[in-house]
Amino acid sequence: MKTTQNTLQYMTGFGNEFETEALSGALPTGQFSPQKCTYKLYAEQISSTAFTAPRAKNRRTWTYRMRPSVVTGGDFVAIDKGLIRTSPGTDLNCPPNVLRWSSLPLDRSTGDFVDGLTTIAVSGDARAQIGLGIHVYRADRGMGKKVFYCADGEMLIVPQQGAILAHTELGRLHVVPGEILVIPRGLKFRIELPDGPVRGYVCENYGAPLELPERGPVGANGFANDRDFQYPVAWFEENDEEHTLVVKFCGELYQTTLDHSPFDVVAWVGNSAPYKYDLARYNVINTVSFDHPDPSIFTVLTSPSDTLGVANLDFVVFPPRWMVAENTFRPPWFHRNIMSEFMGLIRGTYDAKGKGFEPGGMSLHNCMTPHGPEATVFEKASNTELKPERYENTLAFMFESRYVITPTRFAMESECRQRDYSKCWTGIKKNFDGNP
Ligand SMILES: O=C(O)Cc1cc(O)ccc1O
Ligand SMILES: [Fe+2]
Repeated sequence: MKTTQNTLQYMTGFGNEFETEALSGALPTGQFSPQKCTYKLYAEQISSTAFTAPRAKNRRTWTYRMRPSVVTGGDFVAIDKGLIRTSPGTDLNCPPNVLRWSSLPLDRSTGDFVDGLTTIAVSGDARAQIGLGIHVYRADRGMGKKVFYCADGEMLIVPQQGAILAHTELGRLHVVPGEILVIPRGLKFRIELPDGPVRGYVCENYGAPLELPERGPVGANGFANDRDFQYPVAWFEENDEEHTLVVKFCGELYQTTLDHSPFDVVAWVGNSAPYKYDLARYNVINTVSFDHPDPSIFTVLTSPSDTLGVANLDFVVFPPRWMVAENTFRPPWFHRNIMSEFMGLIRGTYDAKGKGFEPGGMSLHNCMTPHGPEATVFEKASNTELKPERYENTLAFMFESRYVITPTRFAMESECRQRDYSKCWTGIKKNFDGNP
């Protein structure tokens, strides 16, 4: 049977302590590690935060599985990492220029999800668990008997084209453009393609796991609501054919064999698990009076750094919404920011830019690099009649980080880089003539 959006079950609530079993009685009652587990399973804990992390931040999951993960065909061997890059270790300086890319083409054989991973930019230091890697994924086939985990970070997957079906140790999730998928660091998964070739973005978060931002005076509801996050139910396959396990660790890819499928978790309990979220559920809170607020009002998820309020990664989304601000320049303003801003577009157009920022495309405005509305947008928005207006057909997002985001050599040399990007501002002339 084809697995579609409607055939899978989910549990809801961000970061809940979930309990799920695919065979009844597989979860121990009242303890995690009994002398003997039911169904002769093995207990294995996956810790996504330090054992001693504060309770509110602590994330771990207990799995009950046919074999513990340590059972493999032997040591890992290094394999070709293709276009995957990791911070530090980029051989490029980071220019203070505005940078933009057209979408990477889907018109060639891209392989599976791992084969097609192409790193566009990196920041921080994966070994220190600081910063992030930004990749585009392109795939034209499923992973079959290949399984992947990333020890360098949590993976935030933002589909732009085509549905993906993620089989993970903790269950299956079907994710379409407009939704996001987050896979905890180290969790094994494979991506299948139920409807053909796919493309999208990945933010590999080397830092603290993504969490919901505080709401402050907004109160108990709004922005991304906890109840809209969906987690898989336990699911397993009993398959003793050979599988390949590929691991990303310290920027390299390694591989070993397994004489079985690692998707053999019959039951699990815990709060660290893959989840998906439909960005259409984001409850936009914005001005009903005047001025354009800071884009932090659009933060879906945040990975905090050790400095309060200064994120390792903010995932920010610009969804369809009403614009009603009076006497206001409504698009994003001209600005310079200590935080570095990497943007992508899932569909439609973005209010600060015309055609050049296209679905599947990307832009990078680094620390203190000036940017803002292009000339034609400035002209139009400065002169338009300010009626309530609905922004339709738009879904842009931003990965924003306190750490400078360095483009890879591939990204800088790619034919997709729009070398004339800065020209979109050259039409902005001095209007000042001394008269008020
Ligand atoms: O640069 C951008 O387009 C992102 C952005 C959006 C916005 O509404 C305000 C500031 C900002 O950096
Ligand atoms: Fe910006």
